[in-house]
Amino acid sequence: MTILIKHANEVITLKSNAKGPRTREKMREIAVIENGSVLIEEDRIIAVGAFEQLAVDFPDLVKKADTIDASGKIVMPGLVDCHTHLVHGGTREQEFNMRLNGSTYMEIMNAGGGIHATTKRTRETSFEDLYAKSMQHLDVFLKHGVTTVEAKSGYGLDWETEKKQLEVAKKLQATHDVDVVSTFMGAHAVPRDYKGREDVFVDIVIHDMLPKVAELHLAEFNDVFCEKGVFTPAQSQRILEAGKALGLTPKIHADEIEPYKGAELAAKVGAISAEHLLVASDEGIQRMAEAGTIAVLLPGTAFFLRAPFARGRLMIDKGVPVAISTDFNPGSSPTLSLPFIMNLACMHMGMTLEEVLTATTINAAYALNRGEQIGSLEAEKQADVVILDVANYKQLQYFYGMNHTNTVIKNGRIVVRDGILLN
Ligand SMILES: N=CN[C@@H](CCC(=O)O)C(=O)O
Ligand SMILES: [Zn+2]
Repeated sequence: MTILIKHANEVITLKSNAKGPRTREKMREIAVIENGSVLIEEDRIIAVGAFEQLAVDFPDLVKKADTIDASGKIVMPGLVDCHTHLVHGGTREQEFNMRLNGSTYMEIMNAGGGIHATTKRTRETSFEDLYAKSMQHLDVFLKHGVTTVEAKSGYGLDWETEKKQLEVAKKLQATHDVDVVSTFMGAHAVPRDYKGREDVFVDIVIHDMLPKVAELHLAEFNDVFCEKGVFTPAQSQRILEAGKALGLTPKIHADEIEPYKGAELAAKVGAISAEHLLVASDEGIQRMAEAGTIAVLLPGTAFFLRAPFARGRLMIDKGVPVAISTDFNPGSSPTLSLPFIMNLACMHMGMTLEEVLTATTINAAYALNRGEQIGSLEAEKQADVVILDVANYKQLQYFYGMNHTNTVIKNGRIVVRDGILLN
């Protein structure tokens, strides 16, 4: 199939000569083409530019293309949601109510709720039901312009259920239009029956689960919740190094609730990203900048937990590449709206409109090791493209709390038209 998107008010290309994730002022260079067009053939972008130029350079393709008139609209790369807990059983609205009445996230978790509650529900839920539920979630992501999603396990905390979650993610990747990238997170919490024997559980993750994840090719990344009362920096380091030796790239939930030198650890182990970072130290931010560790910031979690927001502005100014994600999960961020999260990043983390676009496209793609394939509109890249019903990119955050997605093209195929999901 050949598609020509014609005469968009703005095409936000995110094209750059810079290699790797964008930092500092490069995060504000989003390379806008006014009155721009995009030519797509099969699953690839052929060219981006003025229609007149494309007609000269690719006359045959332009002639045979199905044309989409994007005048009055903007075009940008499909959004990349690089941190989610997509596959899980149940919901936790009763805990939300408890928090509104004064309980804290960690109190609820230590009393057997939180991650433990979802672990129980995920263990009880069948593969088929987890798959069906996650398919629906991916549909909603797609309708919001998200074309790639990371999915973490970590609501099993036993091999049987971790494997079930990872296999659901694998089937989602094979069957849903959204690309699903898998992360193993067996060290998401210490199971209740290992209380006081935390190192025994760490050994199970290292010696039992991780080798099976690698052998069965069930994940690309290995993540750990490094937090006071969950896994210590030393335990986290052991788990991440063990994964690395098996070919799994480290990620880390770091400095979310209490400062715990998680950012420093991320830099030390060469993690591709450190995620959350609400209370990351100055030293940790400096180390991340030096190591090139991507900060995956999750403002929805700060919003929903009524916690302080991560210091996104400072991180960018210090040279840390920043990505933004929903953290979709049933406890601390039950939203599938990445556009809303982008707005929070502007309003509460001091990020600019341009930085937020970079953080949810090219930098998020790099946080999933896919920066060379997706995240910008450039010749040869995968044709993941979104058309939005706004006159310019500044309106995306100005008209906040709304879904402006009009059309989504995934791998060169139109999958959402006029906001409606096509089958
Ligand atoms: N903080 C740890 N993990 C998830 C929350 C999991 C849950 O509460 O179910 C997060 O990234 O926010
Ligand atoms: Zn998370």
